[in-house]
Amino acid sequence: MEDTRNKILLARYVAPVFTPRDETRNVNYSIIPKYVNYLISTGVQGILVGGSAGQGILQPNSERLSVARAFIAAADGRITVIVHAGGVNYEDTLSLCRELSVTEGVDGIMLSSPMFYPYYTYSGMLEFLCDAGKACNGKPVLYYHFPSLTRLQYDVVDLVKSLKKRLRNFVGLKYTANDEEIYKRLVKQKIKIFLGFPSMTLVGAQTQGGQVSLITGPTNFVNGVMVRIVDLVLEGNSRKAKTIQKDLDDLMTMVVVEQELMSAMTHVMDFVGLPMGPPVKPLSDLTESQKRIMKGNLNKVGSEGKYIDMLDRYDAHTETASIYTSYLLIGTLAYLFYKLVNTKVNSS
Ligand SMILES: CC(=O)N[C@@H]([C@@H](O)[C@H](O)[C@H](O)CO)[C@@H](O)CC(=O)C(=O)O
Repeated sequence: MEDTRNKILLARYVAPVFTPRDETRNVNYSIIPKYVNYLISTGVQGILVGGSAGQGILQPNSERLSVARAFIAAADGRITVIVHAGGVNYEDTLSLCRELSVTEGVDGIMLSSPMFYPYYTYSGMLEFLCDAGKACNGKPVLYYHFPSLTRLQYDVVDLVKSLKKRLRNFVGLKYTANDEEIYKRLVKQKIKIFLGFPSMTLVGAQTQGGQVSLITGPTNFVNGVMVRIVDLVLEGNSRKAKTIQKDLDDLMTMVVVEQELMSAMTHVMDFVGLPMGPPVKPLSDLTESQKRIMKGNLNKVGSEGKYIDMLDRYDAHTETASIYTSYLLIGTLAYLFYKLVNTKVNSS
């Protein structure tokens, strides 16, 4: 547990990965290795599989597991892997937690409050989270706080205090909200905090300095920009950091252009060079006219140039080059082995 706990504590830029799909909405497993390599090339230090960007709650457990396994294989120990196990059904959630707890390569498990019925009591929710947390069998657990989706009204600082007391493997939370006061109270709890909204990057860097950690949808396509905002704050250039934060906020407003966030964000990945396909049903894909609006918006100009140029890009050449490098290495080793065997045969 200590090992994986440290991996979670150290990961600061974590991408909540999309679940890539083909045109028929089946999972597109073949793109996952390239996707993970691309994320690593942008400075991402971890991934969250099956979060809201990954649409885990809308997937059956079997698919959640197979997608998690594919990302774990692609990550190959190079980055931290957190898997979201939160769901609406108690038994399904616990069974997913149990499976993930014995899956090699899972560094942490994220749990959310069940949605749809916002009527259960605070203690009912706490019970649910503690049971699920225990089913993780000692694997580090993070809580996913996202009040605008769950519609649950409770004091998250109180919840954290209770989880700290009752769950030995609780390490922190993903704070997907923008109340700065609550965030600062959470910081005092000395737990791992991942900020979930990109608009909190600047405040996060100003509050936690080099400890600020993010899991935001756009980490998938503008991680470079977020790293830059944090670095500017660390260098003492908060003024410039503020300008770049505004560009990031404007980019997000334009990208989301009156449409469903999920389909809009996955469509941005087309401009990165890694198409993620349509979202899972019942989420709908963008219409052609929405796609045109997004393209037009991305070509507008921010403080340093076109918004489209803020996006991280997938470099297919690097990928091809590394495949060639591997072939070259295998070829060289095979040749050396052949020479060695030949020399031995000739000298005997
Ligand atoms: C619904 C959603 O995707 N929310 C994003 C936000 O970062 C979101 O992309 C952003 O606030 C949009 O501006 C993250 O909280 C997602 C996330 O971390 C996850 O997939 O679990």
